[in-house]
Amino acid sequence: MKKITIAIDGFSSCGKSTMAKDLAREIGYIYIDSGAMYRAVTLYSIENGIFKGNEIDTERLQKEIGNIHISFQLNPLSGRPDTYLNGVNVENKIRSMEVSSRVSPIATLGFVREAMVAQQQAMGNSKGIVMDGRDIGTTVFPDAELKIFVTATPEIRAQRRYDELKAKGQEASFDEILENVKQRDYIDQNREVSPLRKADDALLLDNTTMTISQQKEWLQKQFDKTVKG
Ligand SMILES: Nc1ncnc2c1ncn2[C@@H]1O[C@H](COP(=O)(O)OP(=O)(O)O)[C@@H](O)[C@H]1O
Ligand SMILES: Nc1ccn([C@@H]2O[C@H](COP(=O)(O)OP(=O)(O)O)[C@@H](O)[C@H]2O)c(=O)n1
Repeated sequence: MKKITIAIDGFSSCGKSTMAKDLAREIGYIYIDSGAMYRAVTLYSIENGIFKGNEIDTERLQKEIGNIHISFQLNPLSGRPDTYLNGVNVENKIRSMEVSSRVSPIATLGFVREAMVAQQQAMGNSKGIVMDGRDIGTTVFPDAELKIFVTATPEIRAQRRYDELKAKGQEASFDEILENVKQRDYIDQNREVSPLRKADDALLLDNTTMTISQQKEWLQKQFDKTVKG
């Protein structure tokens, strides 16, 4: 069967990667978490003194962006890809609140987006890919055969992220997470370059009251419809 490109965009923490990963595994496609790439650039910036307080030394980051190599490798234990920054597994570090609170300003920078989009497009060259993020259906793969835009209430999204961090044994405050989710949504929707918005031809999914398995089933149906007509 001819392989297609699947773009899953939407608001922070609503379950995009969960459904994208599950579908990719089911149908034997490659899964790419584009948010992990912006998170890895953010971690690099934190670890290399590119943040001066809340200010970003954009001149230095621009000089160094070519030295930031991001890749993914399947973790045999979780069955899901882990993110590597310059050869080091940073999967846990990039999910911290520190990175979450600094990633959206990094993702507003045009030269960062240009570098990430070029890598994402190269990864999707031969189709058979499920990619999730904010601008996949609008900018990275505007010709994707299946586009989904996911949303849920901010409170539900914060609760999902809170539960996740707690389960991993990480310190978390629900109020802080809710604030972060709302702040990122605002920055992501209002930035100049590739702001978060639903592509005109994307299907809208509000999964506020859906379980993980219900949304998985819904997505599989959309895929079947797209490939089989
Ligand atoms: N429908 C759902 N109901 C409850 N929890 C969910 C649902 N979908 C995803 N989750 C959980 O919510 C958290 C955030 O999901 P994730 O896929 O990382 O979101 P996103 O990629 O949109 O940021 C994860 O811990 C995931 O297991
Ligand atoms: N394609 C993308 C993906 C993420 N991002 C940025 O990266 C941040 C982290 O993305 P993510 O997908 O890991 O976020 P969560 O929804 O998983 O919390 C987002 O809040 C955006 O600021 C982006 O600008 N474009």
